[in-house]
Amino acid sequence: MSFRCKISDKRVIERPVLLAPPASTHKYARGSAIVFSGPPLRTGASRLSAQAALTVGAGLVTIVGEYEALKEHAAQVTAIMLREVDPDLAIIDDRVRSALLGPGAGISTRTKEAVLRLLQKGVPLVLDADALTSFELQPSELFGALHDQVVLTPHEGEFARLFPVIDLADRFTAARLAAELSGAVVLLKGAETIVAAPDGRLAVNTYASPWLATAGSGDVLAGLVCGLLAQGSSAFEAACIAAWLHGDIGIRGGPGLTADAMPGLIPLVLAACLDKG
Ligand SMILES: NC(=O)C1=CN([C@@H]2O[C@H](COP(=O)(O)OP(=O)(O)OC[C@H]3O[C@@H](n4cnc5c(N)ncnc54)[C@H](OP(=O)(O)O)[C@@H]3O)[C@@H](O)[C@H]2O)[C@@H](O)CC1
Ligand SMILES: Nc1ncnc2c1ncn2[C@@H]1O[C@H](COP(=O)(O)OP(=O)(O)O)[C@@H](O)[C@H]1O
Repeated sequence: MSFRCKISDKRVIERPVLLAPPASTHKYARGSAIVFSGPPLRTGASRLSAQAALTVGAGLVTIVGEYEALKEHAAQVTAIMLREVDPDLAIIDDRVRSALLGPGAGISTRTKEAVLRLLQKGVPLVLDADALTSFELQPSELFGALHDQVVLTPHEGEFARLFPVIDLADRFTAARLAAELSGAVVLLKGAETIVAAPDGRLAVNTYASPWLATAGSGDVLAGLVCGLLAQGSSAFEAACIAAWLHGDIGIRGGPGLTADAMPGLIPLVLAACLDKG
């Protein structure tokens, strides 16, 4: 595992420690991640996620989608690989260590079916944005298929759609109940980000900045979680570490920060976490 997660006695997430890869590493050893694209003209969100996943240290990141969407990505990315999606998801082979679905995916039956197919693969998975909202009418269908290496990353709007029975007045309790109910790790976004695991673990990230409130910021966060899962972090630790790293991006970025600029700040954030010992 590349990162050591640190959480204080008061459940506050602290600066993680980044361990440099061993000299003998190779890109597959660092972890391969898959990010699902949105349809044509909705590809930006998944691209932000993929850039974050690669920069946070996954050895390879592949954007998977329909041909017309990949043409848009091809005009924008170089290090990130592109593959056409196949109905059986054979793309998720033994070497793939994590996947992300939801940013820009569209709220639809098609997205729901893609989520359920992906969950059957058992790969560590981040479900964000439209992958959550697509289950608004039948959340139990999602909960019945989740496993404990899944991270759900709702903002409060998405949370209320997926967990209408849970009161958001106390966000700690809300996140804890949502993790229990769903059986997945829940990362509840906001000025304070709460991370809850189905086994009762709970942590909060307070190290952040309101400059993070900008379109696509959550897509970057989801990509960070996916990139950390690819490197072997558990779902709970990946969510906690990503929340802290994202907060540091916001603090370093400050005024004028946009989601496009966020992946470019990740190397600075990582350098400050690097174990020099
Ligand atoms: N560059 C790109 O390509 C980008 C693409 N993106 C993609 O766009 C898609 C839609 O995602 P989305 O998050 O914009 O809208 P969605 O969740 O459908 O509804 C929003 C409604 O929810 C409510 N709401 C309540 N609390 C809230 C909160 N804390 N934060 C935010 N909203 C909150 C609020 O309702 P209100 O409270 O105002 O009644 C609001 O009107 C998705 O696929 C995403 O990946 C974006 O990531 C941007 C960059
Ligand atoms: N006031 C704030 N202070 C700190 N972080 C914030 C604040 N508002 C939003 N954020 C962070 O910005 C991100 C916004 O994500 P999200 O709402 O999903 O946006 P998008 O869908 O545009 O990517 C989340 O990680 C959230 O925690």
